[in-house]
Amino acid sequence: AWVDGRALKKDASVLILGGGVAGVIAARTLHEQGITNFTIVEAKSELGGRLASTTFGANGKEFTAELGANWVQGTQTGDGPANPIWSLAQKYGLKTHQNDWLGSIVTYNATGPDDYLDVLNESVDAYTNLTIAAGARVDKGLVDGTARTGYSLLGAKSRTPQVMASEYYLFDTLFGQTPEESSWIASSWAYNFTYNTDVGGFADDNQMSIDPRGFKHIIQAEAAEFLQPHQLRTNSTVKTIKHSDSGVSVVLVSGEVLHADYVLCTFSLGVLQNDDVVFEPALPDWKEEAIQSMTMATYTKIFLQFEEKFWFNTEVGLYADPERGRYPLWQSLDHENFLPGSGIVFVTTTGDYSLRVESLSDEQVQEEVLGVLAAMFPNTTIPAPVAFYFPRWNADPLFRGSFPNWPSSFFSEHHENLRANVGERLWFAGDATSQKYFGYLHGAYFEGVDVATDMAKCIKAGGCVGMKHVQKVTNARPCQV
Ligand SMILES: Cc1cc2nc3c(=O)[nH]c(=O)nc-3n(C[C@H](O)[C@H](O)[C@H](O)COP(=O)(O)OP(=O)(O)OC[C@H]3O[C@@H](n4cnc5c(N)ncnc54)[C@H](O)[C@@H]3O)c2cc1C
Repeated sequence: AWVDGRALKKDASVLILGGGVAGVIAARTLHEQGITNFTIVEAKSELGGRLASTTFGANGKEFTAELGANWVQGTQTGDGPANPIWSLAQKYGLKTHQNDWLGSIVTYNATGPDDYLDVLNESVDAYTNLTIAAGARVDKGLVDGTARTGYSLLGAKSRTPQVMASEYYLFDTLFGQTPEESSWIASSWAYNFTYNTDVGGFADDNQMSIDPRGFKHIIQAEAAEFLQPHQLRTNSTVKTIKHSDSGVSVVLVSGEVLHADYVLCTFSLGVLQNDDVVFEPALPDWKEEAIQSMTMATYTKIFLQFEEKFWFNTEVGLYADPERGRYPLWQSLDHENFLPGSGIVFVTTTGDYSLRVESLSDEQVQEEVLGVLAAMFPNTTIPAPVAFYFPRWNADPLFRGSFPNWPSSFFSEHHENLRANVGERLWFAGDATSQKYFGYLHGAYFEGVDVATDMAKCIKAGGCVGMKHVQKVTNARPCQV
């Protein structure tokens, strides 16, 4: 309903682009606010986004594998603040088990078993010191740097394969990139606000979804509680988002055009950075600079299924290759706590190494990872796997990576600009727009709530300025050259 080109209060129409955690929780928030004239537009055939489970395994030996998010990271301590993903997991009886990342682990190098748990423990201390020193820098108003700068200043300089594997395990597997590529301060707060109860974090605990319905069940079940069939369009890929002061039109790849008063775009940072979706008019410079200044990292889980388990009985095996980041992290699903008897183990790569892996054929990757297993287990003849699969998150035009990471050249004002609406009509939410929990499921959840709450206020007021942004992100003091 339009009067003089402006939406009438309350019955404004909203297109929520993307049906991941942020999109579904934003829809629920609008619904709770009494705004029901919305549609979720999703390219895939189901809700969940990067909560992406699949059936994996040889005929008759199939299991549910989590290609994307796998853990509730930071759950709840006593009756302290709960990770909302953990609350959903409990609400829907999601089958999970604690994953003892540091307590149930054995270590290897390129010649076989090699006990360097003492080195790993030193890495744990180095990481803790890194986060404490970051907090002190914030208190003193000191500039950010890379996490590598932090490590070096704190004396963690050794580069043996064992040290590199340990550091990788503590750092890169959380942020999807190296310490060189990551902000010292932001990586510390993202960790602490999730895990450290002293600063409001949830719990130092990781619960792995082992639910046969898939981790995505929690968001699909939550949607089923409020979403009407006419409020969801699946199999609908967005090509163009046209926005103006008076409304929005969204053009699908099919050519169909959807009109609305407001749009909430929850596409990943990777999608926004690429040209898969076109904005008309182009996004303003302040927005584009913010989008291009954060990084979309890639995190790749490579799944192998064997006739029989021949590897470690712990939950984790850490492998120290002379090349940092080369197939370092091995996690067993064939474990009494997870999927016993499954014959499944998965190996993780991140960052540039993941991009390299994505560029290879499946056969080449399989050959490489079998070579690493042969190095880890020199006395075992490694059999051919009965099933092999890995997702190519970076190449996927619906994601263009796995989760956002915060580089040291990304400033707080960039982040405000990334989050801010463009004009009255075009809004953004997702795991990248979360300052405290970027890259986490709970970051996407909180953004779904917070941004949709702001939108609802705006809609009810019949229009608004919305969130603040700055036209130019500048240095506190000009560079003097
Ligand atoms: C490999 C991997 C491991 C991870 N591990 C964890 C973990 O253990 N714990 C954790 O907390 N987080 C983890 N994450 C991060 C977590 O999955 C994300 O933070 C969260 O799912 C992001 O939700 P979102 O709604 O912001 O975005 P998305 O889930 O990306 O939702 C956006 C939706 O938009 C759709 N879309 C994109 N382009 C278009 C288009 N053109 N037209 C229509 N629809 C489109 C997509 O299909 C998608 O459904 C992981 C992610 C990955 C990939």
